[in-house]
Amino acid sequence: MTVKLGVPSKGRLMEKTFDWFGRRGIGLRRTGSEREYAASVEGIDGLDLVLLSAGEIPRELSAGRIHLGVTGNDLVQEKLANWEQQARVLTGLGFGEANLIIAVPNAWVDVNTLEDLDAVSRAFRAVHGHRLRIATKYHRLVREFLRDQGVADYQLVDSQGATEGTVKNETAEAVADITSTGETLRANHLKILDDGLILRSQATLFKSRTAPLAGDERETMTALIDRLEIDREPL
Ligand SMILES: Nc1ncnc2c1ncn2[C@@H]1O[C@H](COP(=O)(O)OP(=O)(O)OP(=O)(O)O)[C@@H](O)[C@H]1O
Ligand SMILES: O=P(O)(O)OC[C@H]1O[C@H](OP(=O)(O)OP(=O)(O)O)[C@H](O)[C@@H]1O
Repeated sequence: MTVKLGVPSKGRLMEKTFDWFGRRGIGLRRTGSEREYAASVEGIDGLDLVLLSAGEIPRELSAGRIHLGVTGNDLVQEKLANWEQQARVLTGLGFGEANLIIAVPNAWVDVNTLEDLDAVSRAFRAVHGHRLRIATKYHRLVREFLRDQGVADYQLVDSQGATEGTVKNETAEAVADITSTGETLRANHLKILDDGLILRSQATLFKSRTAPLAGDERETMTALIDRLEIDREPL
Protein backbone atom coordinates (compact mmCIF):
# COMPACT_ATOMS: atom_id res chain seq x y z
CA MET A 1 0.00 0.00 0.00
CA THR A 2 1.06 3.60 -0.54
CA VAL A 3 1.07 6.88 1.38
CA LYS A 4 -1.35 9.25 -0.33
CA LEU A 5 -0.46 12.93 -0.69
CA GLY A 6 -3.27 15.28 -1.77
CA VAL A 7 -2.19 18.40 -3.69
CA PRO A 8 -4.28 21.11 -5.40
CA SER A 9 -4.89 20.08 -8.98
CA LYS A 10 -4.34 23.44 -10.66
CA GLY A 11 -3.05 27.00 -10.50
CA ARG A 12 -0.47 28.70 -8.34
CA LEU A 13 -0.88 26.40 -5.36
CA MET A 14 -0.18 23.30 -7.47
CA GLU A 15 2.89 24.75 -9.17
CA LYS A 16 4.41 26.15 -6.00
CA THR A 17 3.75 22.88 -4.15
CA PHE A 18 5.50 20.94 -6.93
CA ASP A 19 8.45 23.39 -6.69
CA TRP A 20 8.59 23.08 -2.89
CA PHE A 21 8.77 19.26 -3.01
CA GLY A 22 11.14 19.42 -6.01
CA ARG A 23 13.64 21.49 -4.01
CA ARG A 24 13.65 18.65 -1.49
CA GLY A 25 14.36 15.98 -4.10
CA ILE A 26 10.81 14.75 -4.59
CA GLY A 27 9.53 15.19 -8.14
CA LEU A 28 5.75 15.65 -8.37
CA ARG A 29 4.28 15.88 -11.84
CA ARG A 30 0.99 15.96 -13.65
CA THR A 31 1.02 13.41 -16.47
CA GLY A 32 -1.20 12.65 -19.45
CA SER A 33 -3.20 15.24 -21.35
CA GLU A 34 -3.79 18.78 -20.12
CA ARG A 35 -7.21 17.84 -18.82
CA GLU A 36 -6.33 14.46 -17.33
CA TYR A 37 -5.86 14.50 -13.55
CA ALA A 38 -3.12 11.84 -13.55
CA ALA A 39 0.13 12.31 -11.64
CA SER A 40 3.50 10.73 -10.92
CA VAL A 41 6.07 10.85 -8.13
CA GLU A 42 9.84 10.45 -8.49
CA GLY A 43 12.55 10.32 -5.87
CA ILE A 44 10.76 8.30 -3.18
CA ASP A 45 9.06 4.88 -3.22
CA GLY A 46 5.59 4.23 -1.87
CA LEU A 47 4.19 7.75 -2.26
CA ASP A 48 1.12 8.40 -4.44
CA LEU A 49 0.06 11.86 -5.58
CA VAL A 50 -3.68 12.58 -5.57
CA LEU A 51 -4.78 15.75 -7.40
CA LEU A 52 -7.76 17.40 -5.71
CA SER A 53 -9.53 20.73 -5.45
CA ALA A 54 -7.88 22.83 -2.70
CA GLY A 55 -11.27 23.11 -1.03
CA GLU A 56 -11.79 19.33 -0.88
CA ILE A 57 -8.43 18.48 0.67
CA PRO A 58 -9.65 19.20 4.25
CA ARG A 59 -12.53 16.72 3.86
CA GLU A 60 -10.24 14.04 2.40
CA LEU A 61 -7.79 14.47 5.31
CA SER A 62 -10.62 14.27 7.80
CA ALA A 63 -12.10 11.16 6.15
CA GLY A 64 -8.67 9.51 6.16
CA ARG A 65 -8.69 9.00 2.40
CA ILE A 66 -5.36 10.83 2.12
CA HIS A 67 -2.52 10.65 4.66
CA LEU A 68 -1.01 14.02 3.77
CA GLY A 69 -2.46 17.09 2.10
CA VAL A 70 -1.38 20.56 1.00
CA THR A 71 -3.91 23.35 1.18
CA GLY A 72 -4.42 26.73 2.85
CA ASN A 73 -4.91 26.59 6.62
CA ASP A 74 -7.92 28.89 6.06
CA LEU A 75 -9.70 26.10 4.21
CA VAL A 76 -8.91 23.46 6.86
CA GLN A 77 -10.09 25.73 9.68
CA GLU A 78 -13.22 26.70 7.76
CA LYS A 79 -14.27 23.28 6.53
CA LEU A 80 -13.50 21.10 9.56
CA ALA A 81 -15.17 21.50 12.93
CA ASN A 82 -12.51 20.90 15.62
CA TRP A 83 -9.94 20.60 12.86
CA GLU A 84 -7.08 19.90 15.26
CA GLN A 85 -8.64 16.55 16.13
CA GLN A 86 -8.59 15.53 12.49
CA ALA A 87 -5.40 16.93 11.02
CA ARG A 88 -2.11 18.26 12.27
CA VAL A 89 0.18 20.89 10.78
CA LEU A 90 3.51 19.43 9.66
CA THR A 91 4.84 22.69 8.24
CA GLY A 92 3.85 25.95 6.58
CA LEU A 93 5.18 26.11 3.03
CA GLY A 94 5.81 29.87 2.85
CA PHE A 95 3.55 30.68 -0.10
CA GLY A 96 -0.17 31.15 -0.74
CA GLU A 97 -0.09 33.79 1.98
CA ALA A 98 -3.35 35.65 2.37
CA ASN A 99 -5.43 37.28 5.10
CA LEU A 100 -9.09 36.64 5.77
CA ILE A 101 -10.54 40.07 6.56
CA ILE A 102 -13.77 42.02 6.96
CA ALA A 103 -14.20 45.00 4.64
CA VAL A 104 -16.84 47.70 4.22
CA PRO A 105 -17.41 50.40 1.55
CA ASN A 106 -14.89 53.29 1.50
CA ALA A 107 -17.93 55.55 1.50
CA TRP A 108 -18.74 54.50 5.08
CA VAL A 109 -16.38 57.16 6.43
CA ASP A 110 -17.48 56.70 10.04
CA VAL A 111 -17.04 52.93 10.06
CA ASN A 112 -13.46 51.85 10.74
CA THR A 113 -13.69 49.29 13.54
CA LEU A 114 -15.81 46.32 14.59
CA GLU A 115 -17.40 48.52 17.21
CA ASP A 116 -18.49 50.93 14.45
CA LEU A 117 -19.78 47.98 12.41
CA ASP A 118 -21.77 46.77 15.40
CA ALA A 119 -23.35 50.21 15.83
CA VAL A 120 -24.15 50.49 12.12
CA SER A 121 -25.63 47.00 11.98
CA ARG A 122 -28.05 47.76 14.83
CA ALA A 123 -29.21 50.97 13.12
CA PHE A 124 -29.29 49.24 9.72
CA ARG A 125 -31.91 46.75 10.82
CA ALA A 126 -34.21 49.44 12.11
CA VAL A 127 -34.01 51.43 8.87
CA HIS A 128 -33.97 48.63 6.28
CA GLY A 129 -36.05 45.93 7.95
CA HIS A 130 -33.37 43.29 7.43
CA ARG A 131 -29.99 42.66 8.93
CA LEU A 132 -26.78 44.00 7.45
CA ARG A 133 -25.49 41.41 4.99
CA ILE A 134 -21.90 40.17 4.95
CA ALA A 135 -20.95 38.15 1.84
CA THR A 136 -18.46 35.31 2.36
CA LYS A 137 -17.61 31.69 1.72
CA TYR A 138 -15.96 31.45 5.17
CA HIS A 139 -19.12 30.96 7.21
CA ARG A 140 -17.64 29.16 10.21
CA LEU A 141 -14.63 31.45 10.66
CA VAL A 142 -16.63 34.66 10.25
CA ARG A 143 -19.38 33.56 12.66
CA GLU A 144 -16.85 32.51 15.31
CA PHE A 145 -14.88 35.73 14.93
CA LEU A 146 -17.89 38.05 15.12
CA ARG A 147 -19.35 36.10 18.04
CA ASP A 148 -16.06 36.49 19.95
CA GLN A 149 -15.98 40.20 19.07
CA GLY A 150 -19.58 40.76 20.20
CA VAL A 151 -21.04 41.68 16.80
CA ALA A 152 -24.44 40.02 16.44
CA ASP A 153 -26.89 42.00 14.30
CA TYR A 154 -25.83 40.79 10.86
CA GLN A 155 -26.55 37.97 8.43
CA LEU A 156 -24.15 36.05 6.22
CA VAL A 157 -24.91 35.67 2.55
CA ASP A 158 -23.08 32.93 0.73
CA SER A 159 -20.63 33.99 -1.97
CA GLN A 160 -18.38 31.36 -3.52
CA GLY A 161 -16.49 33.79 -5.80
CA ALA A 162 -16.26 37.41 -6.95
CA THR A 163 -17.24 38.26 -3.36
CA GLU A 164 -15.99 41.86 -3.53
CA GLY A 165 -18.56 42.48 -6.30
CA THR A 166 -21.52 41.78 -4.03
CA VAL A 167 -21.50 45.28 -2.53
CA LYS A 168 -21.71 46.96 -5.94
CA ASN A 169 -24.36 44.41 -6.94
CA GLU A 170 -26.30 45.30 -3.80
CA THR A 171 -26.53 41.73 -2.54
CA ALA A 172 -24.42 42.60 0.54
CA GLU A 173 -23.26 45.64 2.52
CA ALA A 174 -19.91 44.19 3.65
CA VAL A 175 -17.60 41.29 2.73
CA ALA A 176 -15.38 38.80 4.51
CA ASP A 177 -12.83 37.39 2.08
CA ILE A 178 -9.21 36.51 1.47
CA THR A 179 -6.88 39.29 0.35
CA SER A 180 -3.23 39.24 -0.57
CA THR A 181 -2.20 42.33 -2.58
CA GLY A 182 -5.37 44.27 -1.67
CA GLU A 183 -5.99 45.11 -5.32
CA THR A 184 -9.39 43.49 -5.54
CA LEU A 185 -10.60 45.38 -2.48
CA ARG A 186 -9.27 48.68 -3.81
CA ALA A 187 -10.79 48.14 -7.24
CA ASN A 188 -14.16 47.55 -5.59
CA HIS A 189 -13.97 50.60 -3.28
CA LEU A 190 -13.77 48.58 -0.08
CA LYS A 191 -11.61 49.12 3.03
CA ILE A 192 -10.50 46.65 5.68
CA LEU A 193 -11.70 47.41 9.21
CA ASP A 194 -8.78 48.37 11.48
CA ASP A 195 -9.43 45.33 13.68
CA GLY A 196 -10.98 43.24 10.89
CA LEU A 197 -8.23 40.61 10.49
CA ILE A 198 -9.86 37.22 11.11
CA LEU A 199 -7.06 34.84 10.14
CA ARG A 200 -3.66 34.69 8.45
CA SER A 201 -3.32 31.83 5.99
CA GLN A 202 -0.61 30.16 3.97
CA ALA A 203 -0.23 26.90 2.04
CA THR A 204 0.40 24.25 4.68
CA LEU A 205 1.34 20.55 4.72
CA PHE A 206 -1.12 18.66 6.91
CA LYS A 207 -1.07 15.08 8.17
CA SER A 208 -4.35 13.27 8.70
CA ARG A 209 -5.01 12.04 12.23
CA THR A 210 -7.56 9.55 10.96
CA ALA A 211 -5.79 7.80 8.04
CA PRO A 212 -4.26 4.55 9.31
CA LEU A 213 -0.66 3.72 8.31
CA ALA A 214 0.20 0.07 7.60
CA GLY A 215 3.81 -1.10 8.28
CA ASP A 216 5.33 -0.23 4.92
CA GLU A 217 3.38 3.02 4.76
CA ARG A 218 4.83 4.03 8.10
CA GLU A 219 8.33 3.49 6.67
CA THR A 220 7.50 5.63 3.65
CA MET A 221 6.09 8.35 5.91
CA THR A 222 9.25 8.36 8.05
CA ALA A 223 11.48 8.52 4.97
CA LEU A 224 9.40 11.37 3.56
CA ILE A 225 9.40 13.37 6.78
CA ASP A 226 13.20 12.99 7.00
CA ARG A 227 13.60 14.11 3.40
CA LEU A 228 11.42 17.14 3.98
CA GLU A 229 13.47 17.94 7.09
CA ILE A 230 10.37 18.22 9.20
CA ASP A 231 10.70 17.51 12.89
CA ARG A 232 9.77 13.82 13.32
CA GLU A 233 8.27 14.36 16.73
CA PRO A 234 4.73 15.20 15.70
CA LEU A 235 4.33 11.91 13.80
N1 LIG B 1 -5.15 36.15 -3.94
C1 LIG B 1 -4.64 35.15 -3.24
N2 LIG B 1 -3.35 35.15 -2.90
C2 LIG B 1 -2.83 34.13 -2.19
N3 LIG B 1 -3.54 33.06 -1.80
C3 LIG B 1 -4.81 33.01 -2.13
C4 LIG B 1 -5.44 34.04 -2.86
N4 LIG B 1 -6.72 33.71 -3.05
C5 LIG B 1 -6.88 32.52 -2.46
N5 LIG B 1 -5.74 32.11 -1.90
C6 LIG B 1 -5.54 30.87 -1.16
O1 LIG B 1 -5.52 29.78 -2.04
C7 LIG B 1 -6.20 28.67 -1.47
C8 LIG B 1 -7.19 28.13 -2.48
O2 LIG B 1 -8.18 29.10 -2.71
P1 LIG B 1 -9.58 28.79 -3.37
O3 LIG B 1 -10.48 28.09 -2.43
O4 LIG B 1 -10.03 30.09 -3.94
O5 LIG B 1 -9.19 27.75 -4.43
P2 LIG B 1 -9.44 27.73 -5.95
O6 LIG B 1 -8.18 28.14 -6.64
O7 LIG B 1 -10.70 28.44 -6.28
O8 LIG B 1 -9.56 26.15 -6.12
P3 LIG B 1 -10.77 25.15 -6.03
O9 LIG B 1 -12.02 25.89 -6.47
O10 LIG B 1 -10.36 24.07 -6.97
O11 LIG B 1 -10.85 24.67 -4.61
C9 LIG B 1 -6.83 29.15 -0.19
O12 LIG B 1 -6.12 28.60 0.91
C10 LIG B 1 -6.68 30.65 -0.21
O13 LIG B 1 -6.36 31.20 1.06
O1 LIG C 1 -5.88 40.92 -2.65
P1 LIG C 1 -5.81 40.38 -4.03
O2 LIG C 1 -4.38 40.07 -4.44
O3 LIG C 1 -6.51 41.24 -5.03
O4 LIG C 1 -6.51 38.94 -4.04
C1 LIG C 1 -7.78 38.75 -3.51
C2 LIG C 1 -8.66 37.97 -4.40
O5 LIG C 1 -8.11 36.67 -4.66
C3 LIG C 1 -9.10 35.68 -4.38
O6 LIG C 1 -9.94 35.47 -5.43
P2 LIG C 1 -9.64 34.44 -6.60
O7 LIG C 1 -8.72 35.04 -7.58
O8 LIG C 1 -9.24 33.10 -6.03
O9 LIG C 1 -11.09 34.34 -7.26
P3 LIG C 1 -12.53 34.09 -6.64
O10 LIG C 1 -13.18 35.43 -6.64
O11 LIG C 1 -13.15 33.13 -7.58
O12 LIG C 1 -12.39 33.52 -5.25
C4 LIG C 1 -9.93 36.31 -3.27
O13 LIG C 1 -11.22 35.71 -3.18
C5 LIG C 1 -9.99 37.75 -3.69
O14 LIG C 1 -11.06 38.01 -4.54
